[in-house]
Amino acid sequence: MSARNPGTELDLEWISKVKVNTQAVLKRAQQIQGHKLLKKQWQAAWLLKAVTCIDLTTLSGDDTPSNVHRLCLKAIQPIRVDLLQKMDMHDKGVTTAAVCVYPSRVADAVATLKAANSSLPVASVATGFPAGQTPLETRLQEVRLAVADGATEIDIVINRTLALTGQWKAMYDEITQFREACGHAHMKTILAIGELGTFTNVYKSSLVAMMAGSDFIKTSTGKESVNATYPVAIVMVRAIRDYYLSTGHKVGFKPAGGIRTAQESLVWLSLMKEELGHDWLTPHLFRLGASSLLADIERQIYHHVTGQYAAYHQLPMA
Ligand SMILES: O=C[C@H](O)COP(=O)(O)O
Repeated sequence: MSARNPGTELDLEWISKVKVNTQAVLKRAQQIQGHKLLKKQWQAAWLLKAVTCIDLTTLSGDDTPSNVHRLCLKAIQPIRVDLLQKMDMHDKGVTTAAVCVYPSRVADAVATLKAANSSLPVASVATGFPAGQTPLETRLQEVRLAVADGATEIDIVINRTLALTGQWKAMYDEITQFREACGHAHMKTILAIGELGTFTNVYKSSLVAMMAGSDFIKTSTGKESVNATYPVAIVMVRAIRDYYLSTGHKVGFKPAGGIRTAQESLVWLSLMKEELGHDWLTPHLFRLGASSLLADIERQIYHHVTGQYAAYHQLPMA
C-alpha cells in the first residue's frame, strides 16, 4: 500500500460548516452512470484492472475453513489460466487485492495463503461488524486478535449512534483507538451509509474517519438495506479529494455491498478516474468489496476470449 494517512487533529470548525448539495450530487451520479462503457479489448483490460482491486469476501454465518480455503485459492488465481493466456496476461501475476473474512476465519485464510506461498493480504472485518453495538473494549480487543492472527488489513465499522447524534469528538476518539490497535495493519473505516440518514452526515463521517487516520473509507458492510450507491460515492470521494487538498494525504475508497456485475465494476472505475484521477485507480487506493462480482467478471472475460458465454459450472468459483 502507499504511504499511510497519519490523520490530523479533529477540525470541528470544518465539520460544522459542511453542507452537501443533494441535487448536484444526484445529477453528477447520473452523468457518470450515463457514460458509454468501453468495448472489446479495452473493456477486457479494465475488467482485469477491476479484478486486481477486489477484496474477495466471504462474511457468512456458515463460513468454514474449507470455503475460506477455496476463496483464497480463487483470490490467487481469479481468472482461468487459459483465458489469461489468450490475453497474454498469464504471467502478469493477476490476483485479487485481498481476501476479506470474519476475525475467526483469519487464521484459516493465513494458513492457506502461506501454504500456497502467496503474499496476498488477509483483511478482516472487526469492531462488532456489522452493527458495531458492542462495548468499546470488546471492539478494540477484536481488532488486536485479528491482527495477532495475521490480518494485515482491518475493516472497522463506525459507531452509528455517535454519527446520528453528532458526537464527532467521541467518534474521532474511538477511531483513533482502533487505528492504534491496528498497528501496522491498514485500516478501512466502514461508514454504513445506509444508516447515516443524510449526505451531510456521510460527508462529516468521512472527514472524521480520515482525520482519525483511516487508510480507506468504505461505504457499507453489505448487511444494511442500502449499500454502495453512486450518489453516496460522489459525496465520499469528494470528501477524500477535499481532505487531500487540505492535508496532502491520500485516502483510499472502497465501495462494498451489492456490487455484482462486471458492468457495475466499470462504472466504479470510471467514477474513480473522473473524480479522483489515475492515482486512485490502483489497489493501494481503490478496492471493490464484493462476494460475487468476480463470477460475472470472469464470465465477461470468457465471452471476450471465446465469443461465447460460459455456464457458471465452467468457471470454478470460490
Ligand atoms: O465488504 C464486503 C461486503 O460485505 C460484500 O457484500 P456483498 O456480499 O453484497 O458483495
